[in-house]
Amino acid sequence: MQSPIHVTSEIGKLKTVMLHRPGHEIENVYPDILHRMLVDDIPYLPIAQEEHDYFAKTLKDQGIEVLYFAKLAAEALADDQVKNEFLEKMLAESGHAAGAVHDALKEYLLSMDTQAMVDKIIAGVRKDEIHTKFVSLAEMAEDADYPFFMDPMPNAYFTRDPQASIGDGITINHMTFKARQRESLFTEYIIKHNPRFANKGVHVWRDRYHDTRIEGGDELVLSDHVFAIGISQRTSADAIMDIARNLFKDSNYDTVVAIHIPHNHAMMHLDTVFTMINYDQFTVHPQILDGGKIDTYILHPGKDGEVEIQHRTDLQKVLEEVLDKPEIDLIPTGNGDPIVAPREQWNDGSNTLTIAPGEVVTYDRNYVSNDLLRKHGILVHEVRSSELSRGRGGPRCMSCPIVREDLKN
Ligand SMILES: NC(=[NH2+])NCCC[C@H](N)C(=O)O
Repeated sequence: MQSPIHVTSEIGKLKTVMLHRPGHEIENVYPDILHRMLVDDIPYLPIAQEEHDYFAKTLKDQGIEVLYFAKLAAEALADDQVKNEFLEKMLAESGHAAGAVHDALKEYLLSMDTQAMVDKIIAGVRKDEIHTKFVSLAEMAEDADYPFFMDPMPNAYFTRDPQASIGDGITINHMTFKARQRESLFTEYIIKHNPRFANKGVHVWRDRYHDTRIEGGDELVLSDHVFAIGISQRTSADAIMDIARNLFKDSNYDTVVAIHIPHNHAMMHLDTVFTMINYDQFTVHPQILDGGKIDTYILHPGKDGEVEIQHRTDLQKVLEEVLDKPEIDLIPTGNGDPIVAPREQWNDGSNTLTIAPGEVVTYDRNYVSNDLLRKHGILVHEVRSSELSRGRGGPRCMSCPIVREDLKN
């Protein structure tokens, strides 16, 4: 049986992708919680939605099937028992395992139809939306000024991160910060209960019930046997060892390239500084390379289920070796200029979504990087980015490939 998930490269023709159209969660962000919500500013929702619709249309116009995360989630919860079980978990992970607030939230959420319930959970539930007679001491004494019973999920439109498709399977991620951890509970239910995915042989390479952290922005499928991953603010070395062991044991993957990037907010994931755009072409933010060097580790299966590790520093050579290419073209964000490069990287100039070999979707604002890509022979589809970019993610972050065509060679 053909798995409903099939991604054996970063660049094979994109057939099906999962997006999330930003909703009211964006309007539940206010200055006091910006930092904790992992955003630097508040997008203006109507324009963010217009921009997102334009992004979706750009993909559809290329014949790509667009699935929506919240719709898949609602479909997964069609059965009352499944919905109840999901809600209990979601409430517990939102800090309400039992008690009066739990009961009131549950009653409130169950009073809605399933799609409205899913949208509401993503948007967040304010305290003034529900009525409880009994509140806890913590609620009265410690949290009285806090407006939410359930926090909004303003990063839900970055569908790249809660999960990642690899081969015929998926990782369902234990994400780093509380602000995003509940997002992957939706993924778990989509894979287990949405008819498109349920009982269709989707291999879960790693589920979300782990202590070590991993996010999809760090996970890059370079080929049908080479997987690259960032050692970053969001993905730890221990999680990488775990996923490497699982892939080596059960899949076609025999090489994991782990790249150590700076641990900061501007470069939170590998895909904010490095993406694959063609068989032998990549974009890279020049600031992560120190004279072309960066700490890189090549992992291979060793004896008795162990993992062999080699330390390297020349990224270009590593890529030539693992992809078996005579030459790799590393295209610098912002043409390597000391001001333009960090400026365009900040607004995701390195975060390209490749929709076919040599064909990408990028933000229009990064015009220096876009012109350079064209000079290197890449076909660039630009999308609008004034509001979407305020969430600190670009076209690759906003998309989760579900099916790509296999590469011919
Ligand atoms: N794949 C990515 N680079 N995603 C970007 C996510 C941005 C989001 N504000 C976060 O901090 O989580």
